[in-house]
Amino acid sequence: MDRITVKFGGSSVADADQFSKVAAIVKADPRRRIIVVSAPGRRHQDEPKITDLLYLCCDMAAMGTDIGEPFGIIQSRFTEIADALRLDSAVPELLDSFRQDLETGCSRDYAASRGEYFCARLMAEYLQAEFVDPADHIVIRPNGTVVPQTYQTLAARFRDQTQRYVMAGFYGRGQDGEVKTFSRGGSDISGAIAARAAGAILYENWTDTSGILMADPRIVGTPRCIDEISFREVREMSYMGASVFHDEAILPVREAAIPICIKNTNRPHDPGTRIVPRLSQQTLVSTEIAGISGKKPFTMISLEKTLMNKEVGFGYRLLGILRQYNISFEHCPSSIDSISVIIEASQLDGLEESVLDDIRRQLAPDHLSIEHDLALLAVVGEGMARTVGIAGKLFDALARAGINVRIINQGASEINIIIGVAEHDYEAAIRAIYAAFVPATP
Ligand SMILES: Nc1ncnc2c1ncn2[C@@H]1O[C@H](COP(=O)(O)OP(=O)(O)O)[C@@H](O)[C@H]1O
Ligand SMILES: N[C@@H](CC(=O)OP(=O)(O)O)C(=O)O
Repeated sequence: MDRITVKFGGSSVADADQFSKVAAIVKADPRRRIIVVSAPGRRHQDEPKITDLLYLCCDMAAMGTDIGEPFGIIQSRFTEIADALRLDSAVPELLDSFRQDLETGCSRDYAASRGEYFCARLMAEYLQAEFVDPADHIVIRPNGTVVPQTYQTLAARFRDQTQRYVMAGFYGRGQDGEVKTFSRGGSDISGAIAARAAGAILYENWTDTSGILMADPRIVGTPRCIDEISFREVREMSYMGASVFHDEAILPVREAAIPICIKNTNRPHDPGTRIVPRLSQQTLVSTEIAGISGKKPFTMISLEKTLMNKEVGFGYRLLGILRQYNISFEHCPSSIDSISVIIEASQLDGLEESVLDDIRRQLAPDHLSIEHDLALLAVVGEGMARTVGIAGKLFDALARAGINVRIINQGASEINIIIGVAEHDYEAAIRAIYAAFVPATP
C-alpha cells in the first residue's frame, strides 16, 4: 500500500483540541500511516514551548535551583491533554520519575527529548497506534546527519503496512548510545527520515500556516502563500529564517525524490505548499521570486590593507583565526584592498576582543573595524537568474523606503540575493521588498 508520512509540529499538538484535529486528519486518509510528532508548542504568543521549559528545568537543576514551577507547567500540560482525551495513560506517572532524572542530573539532550517522547506516547494511545521510540533506530552523527543503517532499521520497524505508527520527533541516539537531539525545529528532520525509511509517496508537514508564505507573517500582515517551491529554494529560505520548515529536513527526502507538502492543521482543506525536486514550467514562467526571509543579529569584521590582493593566503589566515575559535562565518565579501567576514553575533559572545587581537597581531591590517547589529535578508527564487530587472526592483524598493544597504552578496547558484541592513531596518526592508514584488490587490 502507498503510505504517507505526516509530521505534526508543536502548534498542532499544543492541547487536546489540537490532538483531535490531528486524529481527524490522520483518519481522513488511510494512507497516513506514519505519524511523527513534536512536543506541545505554544497555545498563544506569550507562552513558552514545552521544549523551552525542559531546557530551563535542566539548567535550573544543574544550578541546584528548585524546578518546581517550570516542571509543574510541563506536568499540567501533559496531564490536561491525557484527562481531556480520557486516556488511561502511564504518562503522568512517568513524569514523576522523569522529575527525579532532572533533579539527579541528566543530559540537556535527554531532558529536551522528553517533550516529544511523552507527546508521542499520548498520541499513540489516542490513535491506538504503535509507539516508536527513535532512540532505538535513529543514530545521529556529531554533524547532525544520520548513519545510513538508520533507514534500514527504521524501515524494518515500519514493516507492517496495515499498522499505524507514532514516532517521537526531534531526537535519536548518538554514536555513543546516549539520547541525542537534532538542532531546534528538528522534528521536521525526523519526519523526513521516517518518510524515506517508510518509502512514503509523500511527506506531509502539518503546521499553523497554510503553507510556506512569501514572507514571515509576523512581519508582513498576510503574506501570499507559495503554491510550489523547489527543494533548493526552500532550503535557502529556511536556512535564512523561514522557521516553518527546517533547512536540513530536505536532505533525507531529496535523494529519494519524495515530494513534501506543508499543510495547516487548523485549515486542512487549504491546498498548502508543494515542495518539489524541480519546479513546473508554469511556476517557472509565472514567478519572479519565491519569497523573502531573513535573520539577525550578525556582526561584520572588516579589514583594510593595501596590496592585500598580493599577499597569498591572506583570506586563508583570516578564516584560520576564526577556525581556532570554532567560529563559522556566513559570508566573506572582498575587494582589492579589503575583506569582511559576517558572523552570527552569538558566536562572538565573550570572544570578540581575543579574535580582534589575533587578527591585529597575525595580519597587521592598516585598518580594522567591527560593526554590530546587522540583519541579513535573502530574496530567493530559481527564476531570478533568468529574469531581467530583479535586482533593480529590489534596490529601488529599499532606496524608496530610505534603507541603507550595507552588504550585497549573490551565491554562485544564483537562486538568492543576500542583503545586509542595520538591524533596526530589518522589518521595514522585508516589507518594502515584499510590497515591490507582490503589489497589493485593490
Ligand atoms: N515564510 C514563512 N512561512 C510560514 N511561516 C513562517 C515563515 N517564516 C516564519 N514563519 C513562522 O513559522 C511558524 C511555524 O513554524 P513552527 O513554529 O516551527 O511551527 P510548528 O509548531 O508547526 O513546528 C509560523 O507560525 C510563522 O510564525
Ligand atoms: N520541540 C523541538 C523540535 C521541533 O521540531 O519543534 P516544532 O515542530 O514545534 O518546531 C523544538 O522546539 O525545537
